[in-house]
Amino acid sequence: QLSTNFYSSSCPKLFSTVKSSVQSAISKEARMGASLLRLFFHDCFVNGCDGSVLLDDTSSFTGEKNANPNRNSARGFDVIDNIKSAVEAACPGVVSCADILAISARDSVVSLGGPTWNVKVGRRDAKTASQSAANTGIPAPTSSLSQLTSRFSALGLSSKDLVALSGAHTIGQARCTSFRARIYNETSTIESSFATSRKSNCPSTSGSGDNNLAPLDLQTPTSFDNNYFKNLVQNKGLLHSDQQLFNGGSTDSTVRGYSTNPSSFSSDFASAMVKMGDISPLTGSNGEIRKNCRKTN
Ligand code: HEM
Ligand SMILES: [Ca+2]
Ligand SMILES: [Ca+2]
Repeated sequence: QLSTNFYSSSCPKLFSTVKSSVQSAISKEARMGASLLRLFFHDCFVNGCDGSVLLDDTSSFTGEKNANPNRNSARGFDVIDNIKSAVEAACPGVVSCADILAISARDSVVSLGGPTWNVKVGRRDAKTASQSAANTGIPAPTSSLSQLTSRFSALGLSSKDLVALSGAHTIGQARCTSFRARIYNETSTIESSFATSRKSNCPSTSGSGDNNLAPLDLQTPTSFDNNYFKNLVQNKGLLHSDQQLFNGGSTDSTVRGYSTNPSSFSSDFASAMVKMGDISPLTGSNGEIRKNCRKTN
């Protein structure tokens, strides 16, 4: 039921409004593009693309923001609030927060030099969220290739989609706690000078420097290019889950292909983003159009 023209008469300025807000946020901080892209992923992998990730915890409601994959990590909620305000000013009560996430993800990729695609819209917002579904549904950086493929497959995403979507790690940052075990313990699958350089800002002791950041793509963390795949073929994936995609298994050939053919990565990434955006949307009379993305109406 999603379509690109869902709001064409009810909110004709939607796409231009989101685009200018995203561009202004990224001009202040390039990393915000990565953070907005990741928010959309963390929404879609937990009960579908329904804006669930945006709901704040309250004394009587536990949402997803403090689930393990999100706590001290997911960011950009203030930017989504600003975009929602701008959209509400143009067309009050019409556009869902779930759709704002989907459009912001695309505009972020484009702003950082990546491919574009037509964003389907018409999603409605959930009245619920699930911390436990976020804990189990969003893959951990310790995941094996088979764990990754099985989670993606459960959502209708192929192993090619897995590799293409993981290419999102061509932008953004990770905390020491997400890659410590890899740089200290995985000597056989990590390039040694890369491990050494990452150790300088990520102490081996758990609890010290946990939130220190390193770029997921060591060369171009604010450009949406195919450099992530070039890193993987050199055993310079930062996360265990990244290097799993190129570790002698079934996805090696796809990684190798993307590392030498940026246009195939671009087109497969765009298609996979559309597929991810199709995961279990709320439509028709299900859900609601939230006034404030942080709470139900
Ligand atoms: C394949 C399974 C995936 C795993 C295990 C994974 C895991 C992670 C982890 C651990 C981080 C760093 C978080 C931190 O340390 O605070 C991260 C960051 C990020 N992830 Fe993923 N991710 C996966 C797939 C994806 C997908 C499909 C996308 C989007 C399409 C994505 C987009 C991002 C972005 C852009 C960042 C950087 C965010 C920022 O700088 O704020 N990831 N991911
Ligand atoms: Ca969701
Ligand atoms: Ca890059």
